[in-house]
Amino acid sequence: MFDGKIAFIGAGAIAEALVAGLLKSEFVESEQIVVSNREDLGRLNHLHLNYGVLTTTNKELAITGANIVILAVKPKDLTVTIDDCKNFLHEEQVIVSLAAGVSIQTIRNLIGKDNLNIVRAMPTTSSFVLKSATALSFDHEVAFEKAQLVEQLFKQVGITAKVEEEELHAMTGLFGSGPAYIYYIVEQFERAAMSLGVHRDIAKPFIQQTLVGAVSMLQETNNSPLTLRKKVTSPNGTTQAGISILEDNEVSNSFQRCFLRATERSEEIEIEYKKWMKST
Ligand SMILES: NC(=O)C1=CN([C@@H]2O[C@H](COP(=O)(O)OP(=O)(O)OC[C@H]3O[C@@H](n4cnc5c(N)ncnc54)[C@H](OP(=O)(O)O)[C@@H]3O)[C@@H](O)[C@H]2O)C=CC1
Ligand SMILES: O=C(O)[C@@H]1CCC=N1
Repeated sequence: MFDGKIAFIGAGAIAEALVAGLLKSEFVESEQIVVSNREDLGRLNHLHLNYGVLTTTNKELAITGANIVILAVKPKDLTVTIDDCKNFLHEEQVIVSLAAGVSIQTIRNLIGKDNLNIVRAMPTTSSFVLKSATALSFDHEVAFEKAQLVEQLFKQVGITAKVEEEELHAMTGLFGSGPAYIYYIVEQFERAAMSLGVHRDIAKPFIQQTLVGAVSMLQETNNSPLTLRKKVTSPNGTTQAGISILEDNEVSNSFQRCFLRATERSEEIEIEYKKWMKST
C-alpha cells in the first residue's frame, strides 16, 4: 500500500488501464489518484464516476502534492503538456513518462531543471486486468528509493523488466503494442467464424478459450511453441492445410516486418523530437 498521491497527466486509454489496475490491486485508494487532461470533461467525468478518482483540467492542482507524476499523453502532445507542467515539477517527485519514443534526455531538456527523477515506462492496456508486461528504464539520476517505488507500482499491474533506454524501442514495438496484434488475430477468428456459420455465442467463448488454453500450455509445460504447434498438426490434416496458406502468404515475414516497423516508428519519434529540439 502506497500512502502518497499519484497524478496522471492524460486521461486516455493507458491512464484508465493503470488507474483501474492500481485500484484493483489495492496499491492505492481512489482519493490518492488525480487524473488530468486538456479539455475532455466527459472523459474526466467517466473516470470520476467509475473509479472515484479526483479529476481536474488544472495541472497545478493535479501535480501539487503528488509524489508520482505519470505523463500519459501522446508523444505529439508531450511538449505542450510539459510546458504547462514544468513549473510544478520538482526533485522530490518521480516523473514517469509513458510516451513512446521520447527519450529521458528530451524530457529533461523540456522540463529544464536539474536533479529530476525521470523514468520511462512502457506498460500495456492489460494493466486493467493486472496482466501488463511493463518495460522500465531509469535515468541515472533517479534516487534508489524512487526507482523502487516506480517498480513496485508497475509490479501491482503485472510483470516488469528493467531495460536500457535504447532497448525500449523494441520493447514498445513488440510488447507495448503487443495486445493490439493479439486482438487483430482475434478479429480474424471472429470474421472467419461468422462467414463459416459458427454462432457468435459459441465463437466468442471458443476463441477466448483457444487463446487462454494456448497461453496456459506455454506457461505450464516446458514445451516450445514449435513443439506445441507440432502436437496439433497431424500429417496431411486440417492444421497443416491451414498453416500452408499462412506460409504461402509469407505471414511469418509479415509478422517480422510488423514488429520491426513498430520498433522503427519508436526510433523515428525519438529522432523527430531530437531534430525539433535542436531547431527551437
Ligand atoms: N494505449 C496504449 O496501449 C499505450 C500507450 N502508451 C503511451 O501512453 C501515451 C498515451 O496513450 P493513450 O492513453 O493511448 O492516448 P489517448 O489518446 O487515449 O489519451 C491521451 C490523453 O492525453 C490528454 N492530453 C492531450 N494533450 C494534453 C495536454 N496538453 N494536457 C493534458 N492532457 C492532454 C488527452 O486529453 P484530451 O482528450 O482532453 O485532449 C487524453 O486524455 C502515449 O504517449 C503512448 O505512447 C504507452 C503504453 C501503452
Ligand atoms: O501505439 C502506440 O504508439 C502506443 C505505444 C505502445 C502502444 N500504444
